Parts: sequence; structure tokens; C-alpha cells
Amino acid sequence: MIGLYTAAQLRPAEQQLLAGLRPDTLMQRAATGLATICAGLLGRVAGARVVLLVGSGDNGGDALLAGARLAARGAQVRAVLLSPEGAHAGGLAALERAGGRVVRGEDAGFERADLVLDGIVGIGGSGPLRPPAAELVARATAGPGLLVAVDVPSGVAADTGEVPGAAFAAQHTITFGAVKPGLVVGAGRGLAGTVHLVDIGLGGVLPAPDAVQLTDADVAAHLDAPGADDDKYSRGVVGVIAGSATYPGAGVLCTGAALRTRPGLVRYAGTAAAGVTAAWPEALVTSGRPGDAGRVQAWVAGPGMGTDDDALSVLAEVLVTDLPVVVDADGLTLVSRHPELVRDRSAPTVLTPHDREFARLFGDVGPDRLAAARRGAAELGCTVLLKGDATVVADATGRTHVNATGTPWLATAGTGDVLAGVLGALLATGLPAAEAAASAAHLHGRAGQLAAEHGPLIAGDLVRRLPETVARLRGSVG
Ligand SMILES: NC(=O)C1=CN([C@@H]2O[C@H](COP(=O)(O)OP(=O)(O)OC[C@H]3O[C@@H](n4cnc5c(N)ncnc54)[C@H](OP(=O)(O)O)[C@@H]3O)[C@@H](O)[C@H]2O)[C@@H](O)CC1
Ligand SMILES: [K+]
Repeated sequence: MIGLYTAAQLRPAEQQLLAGLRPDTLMQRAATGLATICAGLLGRVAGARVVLLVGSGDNGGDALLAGARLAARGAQVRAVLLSPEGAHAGGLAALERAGGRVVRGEDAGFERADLVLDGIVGIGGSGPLRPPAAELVARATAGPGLLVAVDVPSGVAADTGEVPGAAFAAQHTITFGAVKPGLVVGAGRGLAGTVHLVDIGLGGVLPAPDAVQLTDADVAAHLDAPGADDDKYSRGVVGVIAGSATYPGAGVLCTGAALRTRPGLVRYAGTAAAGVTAAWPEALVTSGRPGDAGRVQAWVAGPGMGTDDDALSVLAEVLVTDLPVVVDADGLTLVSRHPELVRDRSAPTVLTPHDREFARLFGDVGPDRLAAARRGAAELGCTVLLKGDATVVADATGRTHVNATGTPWLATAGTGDVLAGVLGALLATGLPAAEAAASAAHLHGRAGQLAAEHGPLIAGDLVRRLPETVARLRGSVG
């Protein structure tokens, strides 16, 4: 698991660690890591042209100290100071001792730079990047140099990923102590590039993280192979309510995804029964009501089920049970009209909205996607899986996951139906709702990445690739 930490969590941890150390120890560690990674990115340091963008806080100090190390190895380092009187004195002295130069913006030589290091603002930033900084960023990023952000790309809110104005669009972000949420979620994710974490020794003093990202190993732990004592019932039976006689596709995809994730038993109830059974003879189907389907351990309800009164009564029948339920797509539209169906439940419910569905349920998502998912989960006492470039899962206690897998190719019809089926299969095994939802998002993203290796993908490709995805995840942990 990778912990994500806000500035308010990091600062006291840094102070606690510093209590037993020389005051500049952490900055020196940060700068050493920064210079080492920049050197690796440059390949050849001697003669490389490096430009530093330097704000007046410690973020600028990091850039200056790393620049000094690169200059000492023969790089031609120029520093542009946004506020000459405020620049970090120790960093400036070190840079000049190593042969680096302070220049005006117009003399920076951005057009010939090999690497631009953004030390304008880090976790101390607030609000949109001010005009002088924004203008410098625009000029620096128009050149050919590799764009590397120190700790956080300037203009990105470290805690949330909000980007309220201009920002440094980094190809790499070298971050210190812990990954910040803003590097992996929301608009900030798209500006951070590849994130490199430099250990500055905070490990023993960090509190519980603000949010976490699952790794392949975390998810593989939930995908164990059947044991000798397992039968088709003990693996968790999923019930699927999706699709219709006219549009059976959602039922076919959702049922297939559930079968391909945990091939135990999948029951289908609804008017797409004939289409589902034609595609998946392994599923047990009924064209009747959910109550006619037989016993299940979890329900998935919603994809393509419609939003009329019949659909509402079917959804209500499932939501009054004391079983875990995933509500997706049309089911979410119905819940937005009847939130009490979810609020009154005591068994776990997972809602899986995209932004427009979320807005109908809880109001606009806004720029802080972590806060939005938590707000929705608290409001209805459920787990919210907010789909996006980086899907966010929050439960009613505020525990939050940010998904780390996926590909833009997943933005195609039917992939949500597949995710719902995967999630239902994991929920039916008895996993807590938040773990099931976060693991499903991870697995779905990995299936998308695998399918995309073979060219443009459609939702059915995800279903086909699920067994291999599961095998790879399990294989990755030996
Ligand atoms: N703490 C530690 O132990 C360690 C910390 N480390 C490093 O320190 C960094 C945090 O340093 P920090 O606290 O000095 O804040 P920082 O990010 O440099 O920002 C302050 C500057 O930004 C400016 N500014 C603000 N908003 C702005 C805007 N919208 N647009 C433009 N400017 C804006 C603000 O200007 P002012 O408001 O003062 O005029 C001030 O100049 C952290 O990210 C990491 O890199 C590492 O070395 C590891 C050890
Ligand atoms: K920065």
C-alpha cells in the first residue's frame, strides 16, 4: 500500500524528525535525491544546461541545493529568482560556490535548456500561481528542456490536485518524504508526469495516511485460488440485475465480468435472461424478479436496467435485503430520486458514479475529488467509487483509496458494466466494501492496460483479459 499525505500531516512529522538533527538535514537529503534523479534523467551531467526556477520558500532552496550539486559535476546551471531578496540564502551561496549563475528570466536560455527544474512553490503554495510565476512557467515550458518539478508542480494544490490557474506541466515530479494526493488525483495527476519518491527518513514519524493507493500485491491477496474444500457456493455467489430484453449488452458484460473474476457462481435476474444465457451458459438465469434468482452473497444492480417504476421496484427489492449491493448506472439515477433506499440500509452499499451521476446524487464534484467522494459516502452512509482518470473510493468513515492503474483507452462504452461485475464478484467473497471497490478498480485498470497492449480496446476485451490479468497479479507476488 502506498500512503498519500497532506502538507498538514507532513509538516509536524518533519519537525519531529528534525528535532534530533541539524536544521538543514532534511533539505540536504531532499536535494541529494533530487540531484541524483536529475542526473539519471540527463544521462550526461557534464556540460548539460540546467535552468532553475526559484521561489522564495524551501522549495526554491531544494532547487538551488540540487543545482549546486549538478554544477559541481560540471553542469552549466542558471537560476532565475522570482524574488531575489527572498531566495534561500544557503542554497544560493552553495550554487554560486559550485559555479552556478543567477540570471534574469530573459537570459535563462530556455530555448537551449536540457532540463528545467521547477522550484517555484511546493507544499507551501496556495491559490492560483501569481502572474510573475505564471509568466516564467509559460516561457520555461515552451523550450525543449526536460520539465522536472521539485516536490509538487508549481500551481498544483498538493493536497487535492486542484489546479486553479496556470501550472508547471512536469514530465517528472521528484517528491520528498511521501507522495502527496495532488500528484495522483484530479487535474494535478495530469501535470505531475512520472512521480519519483525520495526517502528523507520520515518513515517512523508519519501518522496514518490521508488516503492510500493499492499495489498489485495488495490486490493479489484478494484473488486467492480455490482450495480443496471450496465448491461453487463457497466462492461467493453474485447476483446480477442489468440490461433489458431490448438492450441485453450490459447484462452480458456485467455477468461475464463477474464470472471471469471469480468463477464460482453467478445468478442473473431480469429481462435480458435469454441474451445472458446465450453468451454465458455458465450463469444461472431467471427472467423473473431478484427473489426468483436463488441465494446470493452480493448483488450488482443497475447497468442498463432502465429507470421506470418497474426498475425502481426491482432495485428496491434488492436494497431492502441485508446483503451487500453495488448500485451502478441506471440504478444511480433511481437512487438520486430515492436516496432513502440507500440511507436506510445497514448492509454495505457501493455507489459507482461518474461525475454527472455524482452531481445528480450529491451536487457537483468540484476540484477536490477526495473531498467529494468522502462527502457522498458520509451523506448516504455508503461507499462511493467516484470514477475518473484516477478513480477515488471513500467509505462513510472517510477512509479513502486512489486508484493507480488504468489507461485512457478505458473511456469507452460498457467498461463501467465490466467494473460493476468485477466489484460484485469481489464483494460476494465477503471483502469489506471499500477494499472490494478499490481492488475492483485496480483489477479493472490492469485489465484495461493489458487489453490496450493488443490495440484499441472494447469492453468485451476487458472481460476476455480478466483471467490473464488475475494470473499476472497473482504471479507478480510469486
Ligand atoms: N519542511 C521540511 O522539513 C522540508 C521541506 N522541503 C521542501 O520545502 C517545501 C516547502 O517549503 P515552504 O514551506 O517554504 O513553502 P514553499 O512550497 O517553498 O512555498 C512558499 C513560497 O511559495 C510562494 N507562493 C505561495 N503561493 C504562491 C502562488 N500561488 N504563486 C506564487 N508563489 C506562491 C510563497 O510566496 P510568499 O507568499 O511568501 O510571497 C513562498 O515564496 C516543500 O515543498 C519541499 O520542497 C524539503 O526540503 C524536505 C524538508
Ligand atoms: K515546485
